[in-house]
Amino acid sequence: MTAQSREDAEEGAGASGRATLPLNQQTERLCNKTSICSRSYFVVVMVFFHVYIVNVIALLFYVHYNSAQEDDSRSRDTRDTDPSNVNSRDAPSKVLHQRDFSLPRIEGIRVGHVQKVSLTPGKDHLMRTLSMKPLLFEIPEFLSEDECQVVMQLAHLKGLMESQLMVQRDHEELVKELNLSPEEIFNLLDVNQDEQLQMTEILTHSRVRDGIWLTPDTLREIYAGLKADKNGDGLLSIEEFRLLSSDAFQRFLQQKGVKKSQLVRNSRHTWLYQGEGAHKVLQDIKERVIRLTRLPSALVDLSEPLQVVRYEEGGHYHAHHDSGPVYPETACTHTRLAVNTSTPFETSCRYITVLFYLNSVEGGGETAFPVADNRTYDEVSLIQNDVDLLDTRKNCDKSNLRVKPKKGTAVFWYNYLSDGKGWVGEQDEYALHGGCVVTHGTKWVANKWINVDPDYQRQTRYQQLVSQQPDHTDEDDTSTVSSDAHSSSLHQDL
Ligand SMILES: O=C(O)CCC(=O)C(=O)O
Ligand SMILES: [Fe+2]
Repeated sequence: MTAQSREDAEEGAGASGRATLPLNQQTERLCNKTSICSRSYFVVVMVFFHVYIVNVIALLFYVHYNSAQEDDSRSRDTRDTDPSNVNSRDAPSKVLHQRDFSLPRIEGIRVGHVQKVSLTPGKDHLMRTLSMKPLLFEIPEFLSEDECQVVMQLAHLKGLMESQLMVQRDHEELVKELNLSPEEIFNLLDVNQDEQLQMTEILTHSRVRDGIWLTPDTLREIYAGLKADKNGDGLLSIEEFRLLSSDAFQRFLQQKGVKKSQLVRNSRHTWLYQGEGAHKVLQDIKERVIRLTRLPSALVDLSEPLQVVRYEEGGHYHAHHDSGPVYPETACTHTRLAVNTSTPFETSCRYITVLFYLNSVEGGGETAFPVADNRTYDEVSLIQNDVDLLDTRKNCDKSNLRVKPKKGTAVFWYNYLSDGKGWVGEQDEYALHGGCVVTHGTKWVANKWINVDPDYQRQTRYQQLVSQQPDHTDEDDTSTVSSDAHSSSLHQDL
């Protein structure tokens, strides 16, 4: 201590270049001035020193204890998610009954990060992070060329149906159900309350009308056809808005005829069962999905079958969410009947989407993520100056991220955030995506959706119920309930 003070004193003097005093006088002065040589100073320093050492030791213990716990839970996760260890018949209730069960979520680290994944024995796949918002990955060669062929052929054999019927009367029915007057609708749409409706105000809140995708051009056409916008300024007063009543709108569209390109979605699709007794290729794909997502096989077994989609030249799917938002009054399609809820709304609850490209498309057909990794999400700014970012026929080039279809590649993403407690949280708004228009050739994709109810209790009850069925397979009614929120005829289809 004294030696150190002395050195410091020497150094200090040297540095300032002042005339130096004898060393013992310097030390004395310093000790007198700052009293750093006093006994109490020494005691204080020693106390701090000991507290510091005790803290460091405590920290080391903490780190050691925590990592042991993590290892333990990781090995428990692996046991739960290892397909070979989970008996699909009784696993659902077993797995979800542990309240400490956490839904695995793969880490993205950062965009461009590549990690090895073991999906098939003897072969490693590389998985690249494409975006963090949503958490989105790409795995080239997930399917072999032969597997892609088999899936397309099986879908052909099964028969594909139009993904969207030409005209749906959903809007009219909803308005009737909600019992809203034109004035009330006008008020709801008039976001800036200037007593006139700009086109963006209409499009932001009502982009789809009777299954038709509304664009500024279609709106202008409808205004002109119904002579609604008398002065042609693109703005509607309440009087003008009344002329757009549901019936007039519907009649106008029927007269004009609706082209497929005006629909939200222009494709054909079918569903392929992947459970016991299904084609080996389909079962293998399911097993690989289980390994990829690290989810308990029971969850994947009880999810929707594989959806195979074919787009012809000119086909598209405007940007959408595969899952609905989480509201208390909304039930999930897949658990709704099983848990017998009486909530007024129903939505698809698809925790994960795995999208497989079954062919390489000659032109167009990319999967677009308009707002991936945006700093913020703002619904209103999705349409600006006639540019609608959700329109995959026109504005795919303005999307933040586009994935080019390549035969055998899979992409997968999470449609929900985590709730921070190991279960499903809020819908991830950044997971907005769509299929860009196919400009040359055809496009084949398949979707594997993994259904999880954000309400943990509902999911548990559903799984319990299914496991109590005498001979449940994913062909049974309980699981086909989950198949497609958009296709009510699915029961017969499977
Ligand atoms: O075709 C694509 O690229 C996307 C398909 C899609 O989003 C869907 O089928 O839900
Ligand atoms: Fe989708």
